[in-house]
Amino acid sequence: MPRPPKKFHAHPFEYHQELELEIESLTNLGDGIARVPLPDHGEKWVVFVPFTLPGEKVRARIFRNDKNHSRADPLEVLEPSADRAQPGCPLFGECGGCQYQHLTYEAQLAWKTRQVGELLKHMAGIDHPVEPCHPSPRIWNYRSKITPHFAKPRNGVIDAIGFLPNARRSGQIDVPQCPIAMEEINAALPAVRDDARRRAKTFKRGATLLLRATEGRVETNPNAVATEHVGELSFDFLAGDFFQNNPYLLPDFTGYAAAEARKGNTRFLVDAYCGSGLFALTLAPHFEKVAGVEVSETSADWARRNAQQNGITNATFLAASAEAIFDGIEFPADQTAILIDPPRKGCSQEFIDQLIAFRPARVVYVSCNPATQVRDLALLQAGGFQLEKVQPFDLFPHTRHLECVMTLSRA
Ligand SMILES: C[S@@+](CC[C@H](N)C(=O)[O-])C[C@H]1O[C@@H](n2cnc3c(N)ncnc32)[C@H](O)[C@@H]1O
Repeated sequence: MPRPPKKFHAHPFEYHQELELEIESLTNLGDGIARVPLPDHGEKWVVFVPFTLPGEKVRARIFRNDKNHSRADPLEVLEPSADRAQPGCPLFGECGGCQYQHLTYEAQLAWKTRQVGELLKHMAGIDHPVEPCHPSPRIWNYRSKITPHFAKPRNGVIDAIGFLPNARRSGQIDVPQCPIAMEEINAALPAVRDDARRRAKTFKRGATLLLRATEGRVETNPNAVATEHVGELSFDFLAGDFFQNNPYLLPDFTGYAAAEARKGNTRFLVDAYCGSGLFALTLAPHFEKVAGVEVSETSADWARRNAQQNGITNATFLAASAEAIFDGIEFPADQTAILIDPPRKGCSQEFIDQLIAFRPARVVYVSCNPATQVRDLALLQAGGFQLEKVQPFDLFPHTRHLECVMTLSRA
């Protein structure tokens, strides 16, 4: 056995001890979970093994014991799952970007659906059906933006340019091509990487590069204007600013939000955390009036311009923190739907309190972080809303990331 690292805690397994494990389930991070009986331990001991699948028998090698679980590297799949797939990227397993390329796409969708249901149950005690995760029309070459980075050049030389490695390894993974990014991004990537290497001496520290696909070409300047088309509408925004980065799914995604927001014959829409106006403007034709609110002044400004360039006249935008929208809102609450699409940290307590006090007919809560979404959902339920429908969308195939739309109505 090799010498363990200095801080290795040798209980219950030795360093590099090999085990045959049966994988029962997956964690939210996509690691396989096995449970091992120990002689003097009441409950079974949990061992996490990345890149393994439920139902598989694997040989794995321990590299860490924590307080109530251990971690192991997979060595060999002895009995593969029927859901196992051939990864589409040679860097899969090393690169931290994707977690599920070894899982068939159908199984990825089923797992994401189940995961939302489990989060609802375990975090908020809510037993609610979850609609099957809506697939992405494209599962490769779908990402419209990537941001590879590199560490501080050493002696004027840049080492790896790419993404963070998976949790086990340290440093940076060199990513010459990324098969989940659009074709035009992969076509531009070699030249962008070469250019950074040529300018290595000008970087005093590490840096992040931007490749944003826009209308068939790639923009690398974060302050340049990028354009995206969603159905009939076109959206301009700064290349470095937020825009949903799987454009292939956006017509279905916004169409679903529109149908959910319109139920109960609502006539007015508030789009909170509206960015450059994606939901406000795609939903505007379904409503008499729409009001958006967005903390970034430049994004709110783009939302106004996007309304104008698409000939939409029933939408106004406020540049302020989301809760400010409730200050002078003139829409009758019982005919208003509020769509929320906050950043990963979810809504502020202030926003939730004011939303509850406003008593809108419906809430359509869109989120890329189901953990904070479920936390906020519990607050909304306590505030008199009831959960109607839970619909995940697979904006991020092959990755562990989850996008979910939860619809609530006044109880
Ligand atoms: C997940 S993005 C959604 C943007 C938009 N709905 C879309 O789909 O393009 C979240 C947005 O919330 C904005 N934001 C963050 N904190 C905010 C706050 N306190 N009030 C209003 N907007 C905020 C961010 O600038 C960002 O544009």
